[in-house]
Amino acid sequence: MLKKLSAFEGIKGPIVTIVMDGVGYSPKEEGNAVAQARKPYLDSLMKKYSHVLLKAHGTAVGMPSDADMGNSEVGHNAIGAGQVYEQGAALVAKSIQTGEIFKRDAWKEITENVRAKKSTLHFLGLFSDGNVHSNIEHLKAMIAEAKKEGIAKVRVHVLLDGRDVPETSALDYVGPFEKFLDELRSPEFDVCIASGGGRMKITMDRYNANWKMVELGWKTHVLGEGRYFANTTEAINTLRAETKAIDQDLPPFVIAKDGAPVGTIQDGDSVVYFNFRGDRSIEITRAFEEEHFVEFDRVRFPKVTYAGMLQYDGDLKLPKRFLVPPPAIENTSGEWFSKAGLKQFACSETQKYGHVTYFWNGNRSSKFDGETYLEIPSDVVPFEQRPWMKSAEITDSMIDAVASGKYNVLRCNFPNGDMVGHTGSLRAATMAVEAVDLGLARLLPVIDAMGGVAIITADHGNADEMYDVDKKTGLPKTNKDGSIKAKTSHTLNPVPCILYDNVTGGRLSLKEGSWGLSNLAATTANLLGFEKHESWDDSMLLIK
Ligand SMILES: O=C(O)[C@H](O)COP(=O)(O)O
Ligand SMILES: [Mn+2]
Ligand SMILES: [Mn+2]
Repeated sequence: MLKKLSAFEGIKGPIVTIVMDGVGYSPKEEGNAVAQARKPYLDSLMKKYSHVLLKAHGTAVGMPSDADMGNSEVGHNAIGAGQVYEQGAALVAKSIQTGEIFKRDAWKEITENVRAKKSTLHFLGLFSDGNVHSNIEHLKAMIAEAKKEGIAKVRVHVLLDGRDVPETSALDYVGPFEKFLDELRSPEFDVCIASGGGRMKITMDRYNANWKMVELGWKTHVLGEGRYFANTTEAINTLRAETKAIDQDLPPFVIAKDGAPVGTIQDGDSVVYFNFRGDRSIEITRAFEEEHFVEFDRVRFPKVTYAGMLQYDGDLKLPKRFLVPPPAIENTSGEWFSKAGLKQFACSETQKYGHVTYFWNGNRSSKFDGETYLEIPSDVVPFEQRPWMKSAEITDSMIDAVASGKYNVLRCNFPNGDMVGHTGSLRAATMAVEAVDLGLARLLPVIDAMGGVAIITADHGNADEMYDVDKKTGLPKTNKDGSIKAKTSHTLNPVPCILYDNVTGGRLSLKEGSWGLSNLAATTANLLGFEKHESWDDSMLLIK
C-alpha cells in the first residue's frame, strides 16, 4: 500500500493531469507553432504558477540514446509508470547485437517453417530509422541472418514513413536498401521489395480509428491487389508526381514482374511484422492471427506462421509469437492508485485514447479497479483541415467528470499539438495549440471550483519545431520551389510542467531540478497525500 505523507494531508479535490500531446518548449520562435500561437491562457499560467521543464526524449524515457526523440508510447509509459524502462527500440537493438533474438524459439519457428515448406519469409513494417515504431537496421539484420540460415526466398513490404523522419525522405532509405539487397541476392537467395505505401494510408491504423487503412494494406501486401510498378523507386516517383503527397500519405503500390505481383502472402509462408511499438501493430496483427475476423473481408486468409517484433498487448496476448520480449512495466501509478481505493478517470479522442489508457498503464489493455475510461470518436480527416480536432468535446467530458465529484485522479490528452504537428502545416499547428488553450481556459476554473489541482504538461515536443532546419547553418531547408521544408516529426525539446494550484494558498510549488516525465507519478501521489511507490522516481513537489 502507498503510505500516507506525514507532512501533507493531500488535496481534497481532484488531481488532474493534462497532457498537451506534442507541445514542447523551445526558445526559438521561427517555425515554432507553440510560440507563435495566440494562447493567452497558457501564457498567463506560465507567468502565475510554479513550473519547470521536463526531459521527454532519449535515455530519460528509455530510448537507446539522447539523439532519439521522444514519442507517445515512451512518454506516456514514463508518466504513468513513474519509472524509466528500457523501451522496445533499445531492447530489440540489444537483442540483435547479442544475437539473442536469433536463438529464441519465435525466430526458429519462423525460419524452420519456410525451410520445411520451401515457402517465403515476408517482412512487413515501417521503413525508416525513426526508432519510434521500427528501425530499418533491425530489418537488415534479420534479412542478413535469413540468408545465413539458408532461407531461399524473402519478400519485404515497406510502409513509407515521412512522419518520424523528414517528410520526403523515402528514397533516401530505398536507394541504400536496394543496394543492400543487390549485394545479398544470389541464385540461392531471392530477395526483393514486394509492396508498400504511405503509413497513414495503409496498414498502420491505431485504436480502431480507421480499419479501411488496414483493409487496403491487406489487399496490397497479402492479395497483391493494387497498382503495379516495376520497382519501388518508380512507384514513389510516379505517385509523388501524381498526388503531390508527402511520404506518409502516398497511395499503396504493388511490385510486379511479367504482369504478376512478386510477393503475395500465401499458405505456408512466414510473416514478421517488424515494428516494435504496439499501437499501430495490433490491428494488422489481428488480421493475420484471428480465425474468425469481422473487421473487414480478408477475401483470402493465408495460414501463415506470424511473429511480431515484440508482444504488443500482454493482456490480449497479441501476437502469440514475438521475437523479443517487451519491457515488463510494473507498479504503474494506475495500479497503485487503484490499490489505494482511488477513483480514476481517463479521457481522450480515438487517436490518443490508448495513450491515456493502454500506454499509461504500461501497455495493458485491461482496467484497474476504480478506473473509468471515456473515448471520444476522432474525425477521419487530414487533421490540418480540422486542427481543433475534438478538443472541445474532450474539455466538455473532463468538465463533467471533474464536476461530478466521482473521481480523485483524472487524466486527459489533447492530441492537437502532435497530430496537427505531424501534418507539417505551421498555420494549422498554431490553431491546434490555440484550440488547446481554449480548452484549458474552460477546464481549469472547474477544477478550482471542486477544490482540485492540475498538472499541465506534455509527452514530447512536435509543434514547437515545424521547420526542417539544417543543423550546420541553423537555417530552414527549402524545397525545389523555394518553399520551406516542413518538419513532421517529434522534437528533442523538453516539455512544460505547470502546477496549477489555487487551493493551498501557495503551500505547494515545483522544486528546481533536472526532471523528466518519470517524476510526474510521484508528484501526483504527493498531491494526493501519499508517499511515492518505492520504484518511482522522485516527486518534484515542494511542500511548505
Ligand atoms: O504514430 C505516430 O503517429 C507517430 O509515429 C508518433 O507519434 P506519437 O508517438 O505521438 O503517437
Ligand atoms: Mn505524443
Ligand atoms: Mn506524434
